[in-house]
Amino acid sequence: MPPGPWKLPLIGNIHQLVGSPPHHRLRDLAKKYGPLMHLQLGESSIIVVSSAEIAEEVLKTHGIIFANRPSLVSTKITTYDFKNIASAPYGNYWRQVQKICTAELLSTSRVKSFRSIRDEETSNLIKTIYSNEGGLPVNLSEKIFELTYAITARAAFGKKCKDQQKYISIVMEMLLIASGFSIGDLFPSIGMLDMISGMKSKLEKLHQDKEAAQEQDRVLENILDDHKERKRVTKTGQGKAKEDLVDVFLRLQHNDDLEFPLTNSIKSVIWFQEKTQIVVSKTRTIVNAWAIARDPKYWTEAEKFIPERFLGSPLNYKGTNFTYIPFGAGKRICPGIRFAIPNVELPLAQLLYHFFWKLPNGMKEEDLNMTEAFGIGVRRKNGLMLIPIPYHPFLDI
Ligand code: HEM
Repeated sequence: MPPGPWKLPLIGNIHQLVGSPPHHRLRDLAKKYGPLMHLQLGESSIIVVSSAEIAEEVLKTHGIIFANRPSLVSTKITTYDFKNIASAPYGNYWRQVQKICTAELLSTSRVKSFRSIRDEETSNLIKTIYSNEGGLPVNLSEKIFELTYAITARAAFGKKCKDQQKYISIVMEMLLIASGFSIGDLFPSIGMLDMISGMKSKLEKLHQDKEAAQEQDRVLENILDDHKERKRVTKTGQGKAKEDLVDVFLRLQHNDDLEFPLTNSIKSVIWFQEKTQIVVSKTRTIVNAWAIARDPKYWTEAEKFIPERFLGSPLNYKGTNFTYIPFGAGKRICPGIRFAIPNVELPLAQLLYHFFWKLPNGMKEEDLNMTEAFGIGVRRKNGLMLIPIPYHPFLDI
């Protein structure tokens, strides 16, 4: 095993992860123990990769060996038993679902076809911000989350579902809970610990419990029912509708040619989730892409926001430069890159074109609270509150 900090009986190195978010602690430990480090977190043996060179070895050179995902308690419950792309074991089922989603949602031509959705939703956002009365601060994080949801839902489900707010709040809660560092995941043989930590019961509440739990399932059922109803109406000649991702899955459900029946996977697949951990046998491997992207060994003024550093640079985010892998790399690289990029570029350009953004209450940039919330992905703990000052107040959007 690679080097790592001294381990306590039973808990191993868990105590060394307490205090700051795990990706920070893992970076600090790697500074001491090296870019290939071993940790024992309860019963889980974990290898942490913190350099671009070793990340390349793991994700590219030996990519097939490292292409599996850990069977986490948190993921098993929320993904209908590992049925979505992000959590499915590497193999034919994963390949099949990945192929359908790429063809129907994530390919270049499909992404181009969603242009009017992107334009419309972004322009709605700009209009809402223009109508912001009295120069009050806007919660930009919230607005961007809603916009991303709206574009994705319309592209994948044909329209925003009627349970939009519920869907967003369940996703937010999931992102917080399912970080992959639950006690239950670290001590898989001691089921009781899940209950003590509250993790499993919290997740089961969301997934099975009578009140909150069935919400996720109900929201997804509603989406499926809407589609079945639309199909019925179309069949009886009362309209014509273009197929979206959900329609395609429903149609393929009865396709005997498929190697894996899709009966139980539709809900899981449309419940998008991501994980950045991979697994080899019983040892989990974590590539700390966050630490690599801030390593002064690869970056000048590593912690500074200098977007110009990318101007004229051959560096890209597509998984070939291992110093910068925001979408991962190798076999399990994010298949949503082509879908995601225009959803970032268009709103960002519009928000900067239409408004000058001011911090509220005379705050200075250095006063901004940059505390991170740890979850499935890293993001701000508190929403970014900014005052929009229109550049073109009389513009007709
Ligand atoms: C800026 C936006 C996004 C970022 C930064 C991002 C980042 C990531 C990362 C880091 C991974 C894990 C890769 C790995 O394990 O090596 C991932 C996986 C994944 N992403 Fe994204 N993603 C984004 C948007 C999207 C979108 C819009 C979709 C779909 C609509 C999507 C679908 C997925 C799926 C299905 C996986 C799992 C792939 C697999 O396990 O085979 N992502 N993403």
